[in-house]
Amino acid sequence: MKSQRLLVHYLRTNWHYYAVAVGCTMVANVIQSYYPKLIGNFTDQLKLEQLTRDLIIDYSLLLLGVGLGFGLLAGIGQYLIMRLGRRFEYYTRNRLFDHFTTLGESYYSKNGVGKLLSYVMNDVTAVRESISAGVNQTANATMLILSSLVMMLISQIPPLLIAVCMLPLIAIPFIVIRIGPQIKQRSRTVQESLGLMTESAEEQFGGIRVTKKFAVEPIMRSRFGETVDRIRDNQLSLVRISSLFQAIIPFLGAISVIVTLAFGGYLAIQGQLTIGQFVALTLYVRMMVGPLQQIGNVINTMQRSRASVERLNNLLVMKGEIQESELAKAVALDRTGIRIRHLSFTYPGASKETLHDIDLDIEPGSTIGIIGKTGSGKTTLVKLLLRVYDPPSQAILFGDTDIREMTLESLRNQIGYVPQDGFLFSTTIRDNISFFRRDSSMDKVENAAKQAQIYGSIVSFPEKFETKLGERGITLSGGQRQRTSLARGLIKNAPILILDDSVSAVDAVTETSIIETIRKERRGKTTLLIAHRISALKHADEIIVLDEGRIVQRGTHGELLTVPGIYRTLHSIQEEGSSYVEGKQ
Ligand SMILES: Nc1ncnc2c1ncn2[C@@H]1O[C@H](COP(=O)(O)OP(=O)(O)OP(=O)(O)O)[C@@H](O)[C@H]1O
Repeated sequence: MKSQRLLVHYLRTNWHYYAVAVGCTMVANVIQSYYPKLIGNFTDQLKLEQLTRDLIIDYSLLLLGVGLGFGLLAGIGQYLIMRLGRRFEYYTRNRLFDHFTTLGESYYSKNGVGKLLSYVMNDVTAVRESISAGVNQTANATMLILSSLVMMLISQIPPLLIAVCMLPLIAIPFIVIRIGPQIKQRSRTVQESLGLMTESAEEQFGGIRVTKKFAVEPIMRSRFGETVDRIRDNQLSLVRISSLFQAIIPFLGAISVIVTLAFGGYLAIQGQLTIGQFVALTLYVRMMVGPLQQIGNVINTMQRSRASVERLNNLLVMKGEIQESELAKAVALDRTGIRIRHLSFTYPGASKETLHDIDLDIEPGSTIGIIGKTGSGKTTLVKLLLRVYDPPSQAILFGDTDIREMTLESLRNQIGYVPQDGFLFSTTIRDNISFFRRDSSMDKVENAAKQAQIYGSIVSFPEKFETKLGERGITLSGGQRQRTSLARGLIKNAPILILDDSVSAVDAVTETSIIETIRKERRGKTTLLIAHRISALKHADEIIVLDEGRIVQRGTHGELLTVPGIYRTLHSIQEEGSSYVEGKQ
């Protein structure tokens, strides 16, 4: 894969802006290269006592013209190039964000938030710096060096003298070739360790409440300290090699000036070089140290950003694992049953099967309860019904249509899903509840809140539905958060509703009331209730019991109580618990 794809595309689509910018920079440098020649001519005329008042004014005006011309054009060129760099940043960040939305759950389960942030922040910035500095300084340096060489020849400075003075500078490309790859490698290590640190910081901030409750701050500090130490070591290693690189180039520049003074001074004494030519040559050699250093810098930043470009390109070609078939069709789910046939599933990269040979018919309008120990595969089944992962072909059918032949939009738009840990955004409660239906009227929002039994709590807040939630809804209790997320699922009023342990954090009385409301409101619509508590699903038309990825029992609540098995055991444990509580009251 070509690592330059992202850059090439951007440079190609903006080539005319770059052409103007580079054009301005180049002309500016041609003008600039005229300056030593002018000083040289001035020196000669001074030496020959040919200077007049008018000539001094002419030279001053010419120098002013050189200064203004260079300043103006170089300024415009630099502005355009920097602006293009910033636009690249904006364009790439948007593109990355769009791309992130196409990637599936398995990508996110393998890559932490810190790593994703590092792409969006560090890598994009590194590439932007390299193209801004790269284009600007390359145009600057090459043009200044070329036009200086031409001007020296026009000024009739002996070519041999020019060649000898330039000799020490020729070593620069070799040094760059030798040190460049090492800089690249060390820079990649730094970027990776920065990614790890951001990831670690994100996790630590996310879990800070747990850390504090368990008083394990020293452990967390030492864990974070390790990532910071790694960054310091990697950065110091990069700084060492970069500093060596940055020091050698000016040193070679200084040697050049010494050679110029020695050889040029000797020729001047011999009368083969005028004082003006000597002055101009010294100025040209001094003038070329800067551009040569710039070339070094450019190569340095290019080396550093190459790893970032590679990472961004690799990310941008990555495809989400769920791809819609070209022949995918929209299917209305309101009167459609779901058929699950011999469904077995293994997570990508996992060695063990999570679901084994699941067979289930869900009639339209029915309520199905799913119960089972933690890790038995309940959520996995739901993920497959939402096609977060691809089930095998013909294993899940909506009516007669294989889930893999449906458009993702028609599938996901018609299923309301309320996960156990419903993430709430840092916005108002109203926006959170109407998340899937942005245009929902206030009545609908309030109604959903009432169904989820959260209305009373919301109106007790001073700003009611306009109450802003902090990150992950920290102003709400666990149960309130869960019910807000439930309201968000209920407002969709979807043909199929899946509640994945969505009332686990509420008390038994509220749970009963929520379930009762849902039963009433969803009459005639399909509902899947996943729960650990039998009380939440005992009214279901059919209850299935999952154990280690298999359906081990199925039937109504009454039927399941008549046979020995997990369900009856769970029932007796939970009933005992509740009768013990009742007995205590
Ligand atoms: N992304 C994943 N990659 C690999 N294995 C996974 C992944 N997600 C879940 N699993 C595994 O699949 C099994 C079933 O998990 P699942 O979340 O479906 O259980 P569950 O019945 O919903 O549990 P709980 O009641 O605790 O929510 C578990 O062993 C879990 O470790």
